[in-house]
Amino acid sequence: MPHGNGTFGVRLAERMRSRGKLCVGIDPHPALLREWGLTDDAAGCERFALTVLDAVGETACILKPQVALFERHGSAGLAALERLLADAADREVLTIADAKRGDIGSTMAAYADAWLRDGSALAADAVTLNPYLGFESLRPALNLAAETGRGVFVLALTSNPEGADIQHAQVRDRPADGAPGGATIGHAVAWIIADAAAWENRDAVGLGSVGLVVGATAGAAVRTLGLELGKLNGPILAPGIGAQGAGRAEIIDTFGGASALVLASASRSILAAGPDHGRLRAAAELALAELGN
Ligand SMILES: O=c1ccn([C@@H]2O[C@H](COP(=O)(O)O)[C@@H](O)[C@H]2O)c(=O)[nH]1
Repeated sequence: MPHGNGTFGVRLAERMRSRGKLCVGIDPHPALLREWGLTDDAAGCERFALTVLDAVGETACILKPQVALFERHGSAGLAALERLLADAADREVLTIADAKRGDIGSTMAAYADAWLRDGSALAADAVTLNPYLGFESLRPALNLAAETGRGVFVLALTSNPEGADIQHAQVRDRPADGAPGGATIGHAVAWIIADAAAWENRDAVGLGSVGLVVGATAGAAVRTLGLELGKLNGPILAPGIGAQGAGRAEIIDTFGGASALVLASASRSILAAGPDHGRLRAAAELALAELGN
């Protein structure tokens, strides 16, 4: 089991209340490793990740290691990520593995096993998922997360400008009774993803464990596409803070009344303050204060 009692949503909501709503990304980019005086290899990534954990593990609401930046070092990189996840769990620091997994159902079950199964070396408190093989293709991960008290964050409106090509497209939709798989014309792809995630949280007691990823840079698209984020009853992971240009004004503009559900996520803008622990912590505290979170 992940540490702590109850569902991921309930544990996360408690952290959001007690610590504020900042997610700090652990992205060991080659340039940052160099600036920190570390080698661009698995050992460098591990030192980098454990430094972030030491420095801001008790300040941030949750940490989000970027899996790709560990994976580029092969099995040794993934072993470094495993040690970070284990250390974080020992210290009761919540983690989201930013792996953006998505595949046909039978393969999805294997990804779910890796990131969400009790006893898996890569298990995190939550994982990011890519629904663009169809929301229902994520079912094995949705089921296993529910079984093991973990969470998922499903990509809806990503923070990169290219995402609009697919996510803003208008397609067929589910019927009015809410059951998936219908054929009524007229909503954007991102709306359908957001609606399906809200459906997953329909019976949640407290905050649901099926979250969405909506970039803090999404701005007016949330309104134009009619996303009803206030109805999600789950957390919204909002990357795009700092290095991608978003701040408090963009969070308010993008999320409006749903801002209470938003976990603002920043990586490079905080990591640039390292490797000094005090400066990293101060950067996280400043981000929290600037976001009014
Ligand atoms: O829509 C998305 C989804 C995920 N990300 C990830 O968040 C961080 C952002 O890093 P910064 O340094 O704060 O820009 C990175 O790991 C992305 O892969 C995102 O940016 N947008």
